[in-house]
Amino acid sequence: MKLSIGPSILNSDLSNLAKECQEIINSGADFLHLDVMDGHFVPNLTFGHPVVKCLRTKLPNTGFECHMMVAHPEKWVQPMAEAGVNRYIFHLEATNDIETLVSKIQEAGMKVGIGIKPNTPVDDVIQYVDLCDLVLIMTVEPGFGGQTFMQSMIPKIKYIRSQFPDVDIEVDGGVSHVNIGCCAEAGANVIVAGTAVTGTTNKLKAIRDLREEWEKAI
Ligand SMILES: O=C(CO)[C@@H](O)[C@H](O)COP(=O)(O)O
Ligand SMILES: [Fe+2]
Repeated sequence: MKLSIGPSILNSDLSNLAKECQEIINSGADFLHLDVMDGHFVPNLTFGHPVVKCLRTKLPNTGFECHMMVAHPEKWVQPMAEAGVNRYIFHLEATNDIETLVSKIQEAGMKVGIGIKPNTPVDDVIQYVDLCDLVLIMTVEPGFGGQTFMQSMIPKIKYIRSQFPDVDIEVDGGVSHVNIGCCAEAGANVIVAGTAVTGTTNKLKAIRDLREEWEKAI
């Protein structure tokens, strides 16, 4: 499967967000991973659709995916679609009506991603994978960038890939050139890297290193 790299902008210079995003794209990223947090589903607060809408005016052709770490993901589907989001990733743990939410996201014209936190068993999401375009495996406890990659999440990736050869599997949290190889071996093909990209002055090299390590491993 083709590798797609979408840096998280969570730990970038939020006072210069459009410039930071443009630099990330110019450095070879495939899309942007926008971490939306509401202070309820996770103990942190970031930004919402108004910021996404402004970013869209500055980056009209860039892929935007929103990682919705929010307690009511159904509430923000339409505003995010109108703001220009391409892929809407909600958390399994944040809704009790997956099918309705998936339909709402699709009717709004966005691709669908479903995410699970580290403590959520992979068996809880398996029944919904067929409904979605992407499965997000969190390799840190959601809420903050710069945390340590949880190697113990690798079996989840392997299991989903063994059941679904064609679905996009995304890994998010603590990914760097050091551990992207084991994500690749396990079957992940969509990589979120936050601090590994935004925490360096040489973003071009950081993204190139990620690609090289992924290629070596597959
Ligand atoms: O969703 C999250 C955190 O909750 C992630 O998208 C992180 O923001 C990725 O940043 P790094 O862990 O790669 O620094
Ligand atoms: Fe994220």
